[in-house]
Formats: sequence, C-alpha cells, structure tokens
Amino acid sequence: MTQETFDVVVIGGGPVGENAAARAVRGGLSVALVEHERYGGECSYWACIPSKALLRPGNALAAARRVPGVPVGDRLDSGAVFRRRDSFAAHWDDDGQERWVRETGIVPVRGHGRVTGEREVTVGDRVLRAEHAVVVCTGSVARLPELPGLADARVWTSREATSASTVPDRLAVLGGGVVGVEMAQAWARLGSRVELIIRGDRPLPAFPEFAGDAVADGLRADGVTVHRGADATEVSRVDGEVRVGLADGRRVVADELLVATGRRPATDELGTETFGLVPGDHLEVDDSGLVHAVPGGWLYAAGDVTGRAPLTHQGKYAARVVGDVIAARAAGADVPARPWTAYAATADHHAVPQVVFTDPEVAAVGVTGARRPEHREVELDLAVAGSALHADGYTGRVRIVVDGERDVLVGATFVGQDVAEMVHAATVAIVGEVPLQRLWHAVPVFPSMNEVWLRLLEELGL
Ligand SMILES: Cc1cc2nc3c(=O)[nH]c(=O)nc-3n(C[C@H](O)[C@H](O)[C@H](O)COP(=O)(O)OP(=O)(O)OC[C@H]3O[C@@H](n4cnc5c(N)ncnc54)[C@H](O)[C@@H]3O)c2cc1C
Ligand SMILES: NC(=O)c1ccc[n+]([C@@H]2O[C@H](COP(=O)([O-])OP(=O)(O)OC[C@H]3O[C@@H](n4cnc5c(N)ncnc54)[C@H](O)[C@@H]3O)[C@@H](O)[C@H]2O)c1
Repeated sequence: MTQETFDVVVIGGGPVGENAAARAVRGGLSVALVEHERYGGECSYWACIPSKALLRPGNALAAARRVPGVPVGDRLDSGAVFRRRDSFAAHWDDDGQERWVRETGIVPVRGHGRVTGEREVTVGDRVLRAEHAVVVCTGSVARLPELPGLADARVWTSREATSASTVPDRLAVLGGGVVGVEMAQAWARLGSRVELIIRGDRPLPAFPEFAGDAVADGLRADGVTVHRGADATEVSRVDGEVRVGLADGRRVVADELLVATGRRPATDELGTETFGLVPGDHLEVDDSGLVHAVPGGWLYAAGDVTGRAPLTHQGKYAARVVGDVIAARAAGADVPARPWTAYAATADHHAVPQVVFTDPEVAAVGVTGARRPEHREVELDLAVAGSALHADGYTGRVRIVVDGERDVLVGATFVGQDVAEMVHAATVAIVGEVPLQRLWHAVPVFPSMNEVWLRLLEELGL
C-alpha cells in the first residue's frame, strides 16, 4: 500500500467530478480525481452527447422539409450519422479528457475508489488521504425493473441505444421518460420500426400533459407505435427476437428492447456503509453539497448521485458550488450556505432548466403548473410571426406560471420545434425574480419565436 496526501479527493470523473475538481484547484487546492472507467463520464460517451448527436440529423431533416424551397433527400444517411456521433463521443477514447484533467492541474488516479475511512479513499493499493474533503460524484446507472426473463434477454440500456451502429429493423422501448422518447425518435428516424411501451396515457409524465401529447404526436408522425396504459409483465428472447408480454395480453416483438425505466445512484460499491449510509441510496446533501449524515464535515457529493437534479448542467453547477465551498472552508472562511451566494446551489429549488431534444422539443424551467394558491397559469399556442416563418404549419404551445403575490415568473414550459434556445430567458427571469412590469420592457425581437413572451404578458393584463 502506498500513501498519498491531497487537499481534496474526488471520486468519479464524470462532468460533475471534473468540475468539482477544477474549481477546487482554482481555489488553490491539490486535488486527485479518481475514475474507474472513462474521464468524461456517462454524459460524454453514453448519454447527453451521443444521444443529441443521434437526434440532431433527424431534427435538421424534419426542419428542412417544413420550409418549401430547401432541397432535401428523403432519408438520413445512417452511416454518416453514426460517424458524426462517434466523433462527438471521441470514439469512446478518454485520452483527451485525461489530458484536460492534467492540464487543469488535477491529478488523475485510475481505478475504483472506495471510502475506507474518515478523509480516506482507497484505489487498489493506493491510499489517498484528503486533508480537507472527499467529494463523491459517482453518478448513476440504468435501473432495470424486476421483470421475469429480463436478465437473460440481452436488452439495451441507454448505453447500447446511444452507441449502437446498426439500425435494428424493429426496436421496442420500455419507458416513456426522457431517454425513452428521445431514443424512440432517434432510432425511428434512422429507420427502425419502433414500438414505445408506456404505463400512463402519454409519455413524459413529469411535464405538462400538452407536452407529452405533442411529443406522442411527433413520435406517431415518425411511425412509432405508442402502447399506452401498458404494463410489461415478462420479457424473453427467443430465436433472436425479444418478446415483451403486457398485462392485458398484448405482446410486442422486436429485434432489440431498450429498457429506459430510470436510473439509480452509483453508491453500492462505495464503502460508505462504514458510515451508516445505505448502499444504493442517494447521498443526501445540503445546498453546499455537504453530506450531513456523515459527521465531521469532510464528505461532500454532487451530481446524479445526490438525486437532486439529474442533469449535466445542474450537476456541474452543484460541482462549482462544492469546489468553491471546500476551497473557502480550507482557507478558514465560515461559509454558510446562504441562498443565492456562490456557496449554495439555490437554483436547484427554483429554476432547473431541462430540454427534451425530440421533435417537437420540450423546454421547461421552474414549476410546470400552478402548485400554490398564489400561482397563476397562462397558456397559449406558440403562434407568432416568428414561428410561422420558422416552419410551415408550425405548432407549439407555451405555459408560464407566475406568482401573483410577488408578481414574478416561477415556471415556463415551451413545446415546439427549436424551442430549446427559448428557455434560458425564462431561467434568467426566474432566478433574477424580475418583476413582470419590468419584464414588459424586455422587448422580444420581431420576427422571432420569443415574441410569444409579449402575448403571454398581455394575457396577464400588461
Ligand atoms: C441517454 C441519456 C441522455 C442524457 N441526456 C442529457 C442531456 O441531454 N442533458 C443533460 O443535462 N443531461 C442528460 N442526461 C443526464 C446526464 O447524463 C447526467 O445527469 C450526468 O451524466 C451526471 O453527471 P455525473 O458526473 O454526476 O455522473 P456520470 O456522468 O455518471 O459520471 C460518474 C463517473 O463516476 C465514475 N465512477 C462511479 N463510481 C466510481 C468509483 N467508485 N470509483 C471511480 N469512479 C467511479 C463513473 O465511471 C463515471 O465516469 C442524460 C442521461 C442519459 C442516460
Ligand atoms: N435531454 C435531457 O435532459 C435528458 C435526456 C435523457 C435523460 N436525461 C436524464 O436522465 C435521467 C434518466 O432518464 P430516464 O428516461 O431513464 O428516466 P425517467 O425517470 O425520466 O423516466 C423513466 C420512465 O420509465 C417509467 N417506468 C419506470 N418503470 C417502468 C416499468 N416497469 N414499465 C414501464 N415504464 C416504467 C417511469 O414511469 C418514467 O416515466 C432522467 O433524470 C433525465 O432527466 C435527461
């Protein structure tokens, strides 16, 4: 066993761990970053980046078809799509990421990290002592339901769905969350016959109903069959085919089955049970990223492993907070997690933006509907000069939620082609608590889709 000492040891070199480490280095600390697979994490190789690279060509083709005069072919070139995706996933080679880690002044440590004592992480035969803090950024892994036959059916998880280079003739997708709808559409547009199996009436149950309905319509327009109210009861693979039995007797048969039923935190091989934490549970943190269940104020966590807002941008935000907090506390400063300071991930409670990159897109931030008596919803079709020019037959819808007592925006949901870029304005308005009377003076450009803001404020009586 060798012993090494750092100010901070970060376990997990995904986007969140990388940012926590970089921020602590910026604060003058020495940092080791432990990674057992690839620097860059899930996001770079099997999640955000490759999934968006698979979706973008289909969205571009559909957009071009909606504007007469643009010469377009009738189908995607799947080989070219895969090559571009492979390049965005750096051909699943993390040399470039490791180079960035070194150049940032972080010490990369390859191997599986386990917390083996207070301020101590063991990686193989190396014991890493952390003078100030250990930060857990181990992310999450796919959660598979306990269905008879599933374990032996060689199913796809999001990893295969984002990295495969052969288009299956028939693809079944179980689960209508974000992964389910994005991958159903990406593969349908690449040429698969896709059947989406969802439990409820519509996909995307975490979003307003009009969003789930619009995305379901978009999927159907691409030839996807949506099995609603469908409860999968068993799975089997026979003669190369995968079969999914549903509770009502229906059966879905495909060449591949993507199981997209959510994720669980990567805490089961972490050693934190020594401190009374339950392997497999999220690491609960306060707004500064501190894990209070472990005494001594040395264990922090950020990103998917905390269960707060399982999105890359929000995890990186939490990572910046954790890095700054640790650096400040190491310098002897007293930094309570006061809201809206650099030492608190306050936005997690008010303004988490998310985009579902389907066609139509869904872009949302803050509350998705009225939750309190003082909340007021306004909902309109996204039908302005900008949207009409953007695409023939443009259909979209927007809902905003305002707090009528404070007269500020608290939530917005946009649905329609290319609405992703519209959500940041809403995020700024919510975080800045911009009074609606002042928002009135933020004049949207004509002719752009943002003109819908004017219509929404007019609905509110401005
Ligand atoms: C298909 C898909 C698409 C997505 N698309 C988007 C999107 O478009 N936008 C978005 O914001 N979010 C998206 N997400 C979510 C996003 O991928 C996660 O929120 C993000 O990856 C979380 O980052 P993280 O660093 O917390 O975890 P991860 O990216 O999971 O990284 C954790 C790292 O820790 C390492 N690790 C784990 N345990 C140990 C250990 N004990 N020792 C050493 N290393 C360890 C892992 O190997 C990994 O590299 C998507 C998710 C999926 C599944
Ligand atoms: N564009 C993006 O920002 C993006 C894209 C993909 C994933 N992500 C993130 O990654 C995480 C994981 O995504 P996900 O789609 O796997 O999870 P999710 O939690 O969003 O959706 C899982 C869905 O599966 C359903 N489900 C669960 N068990 C089921 C079962 N036995 N049968 C049928 N349906 C079942 C759930 O009701 C839910 O609708 C999410 O938190 C998401 O925010 C983000």
